[in-house]
Amino acid sequence: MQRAALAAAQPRSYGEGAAIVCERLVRIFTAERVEVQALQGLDLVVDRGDLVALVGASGSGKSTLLNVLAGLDVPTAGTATVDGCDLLGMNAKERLRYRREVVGFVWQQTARNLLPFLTVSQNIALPMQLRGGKDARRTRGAARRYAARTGELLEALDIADLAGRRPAELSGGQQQRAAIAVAMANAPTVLLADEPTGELDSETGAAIFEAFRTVNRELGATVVIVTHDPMVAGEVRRTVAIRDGRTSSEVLRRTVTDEHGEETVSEREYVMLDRTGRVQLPAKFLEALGMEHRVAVDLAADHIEVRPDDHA
Ligand SMILES: Nc1ncnc2c1ncn2[C@@H]1O[C@H](COP(=O)(O)OP(=O)(O)OP(=O)(O)O)[C@@H](O)[C@H]1O
Repeated sequence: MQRAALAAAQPRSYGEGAAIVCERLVRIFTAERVEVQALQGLDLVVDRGDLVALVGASGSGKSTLLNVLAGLDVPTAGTATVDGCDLLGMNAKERLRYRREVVGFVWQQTARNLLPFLTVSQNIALPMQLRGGKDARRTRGAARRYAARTGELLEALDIADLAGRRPAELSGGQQQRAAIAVAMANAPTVLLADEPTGELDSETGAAIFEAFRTVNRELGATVVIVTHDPMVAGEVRRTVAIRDGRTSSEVLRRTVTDEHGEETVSEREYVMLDRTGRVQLPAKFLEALGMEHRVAVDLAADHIEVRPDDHA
């Protein structure tokens, strides 16, 4: 009993139970004997069922992070866990299973998402067949299960009428819907997308974003979307900004309904406090007040004030 009481008194460990937990993640690339630190001690927790946009300037480390989360690249140091799988400790077999069953991905280029010689429904069934292996491919029960899941995904993504077409016979938006269905075939816990609306016009982009929302809401996937698209970033509950290989700030949005049933979205900006107490203030705030180098800090009763350097 004493042990139970002690365990109950323990604080919840960092990111416990979350879908994605990255702690002090480092990825160093060496190209022509020059070292590039693409991730420099990145911390990130994404809760189960969340829909998150990752934003940041070109070269800030977004794709590097996504490749690590997709199990395609291994970080140099730190810890990264997705649905309880330790991304630094997996062997080749575990990594393959991880990529087939735990994560799904949608890339910007269609060629990376869909096989050109297969129809949409064949593309969706393929990940299930690969997962099931040779034996499952021969059984009728498995074929029926795959067909049922394919039908469910075609419906959810509103592409049932395109089931028999090949990728070249689809528009960009239809290709991305099909890509989302393929990524969701094996019901992964986490769906990752790298600039999925990058090659689409804004109206089609908005519809694709709606498809991600459907997948998040109806199929229960945790969704992480890397995007430059301010429209996408503005529509999710949580936007995480990456700067210089670290998570630097977050915007959380909440829909508030007033007494007349009128809905408004309230936004709040947060900065990440690391374990040594460092914060990175938003560049636009610093520019607005002309703050650089040294700033004055004061402790108030319930907050900390940061002001321009007032020392004469
Ligand atoms: N394989 C690699 N070898 C060497 N350097 C790399 C490699 N991959 C990425 N980098 C470097 O790591 C840094 C982060 O790159 P990354 O592609 O993650 O940025 P990004 O935020 O996704 O950029 P973008 O928005 O332009 O796609 C960059 O300086 C990049 O040049």
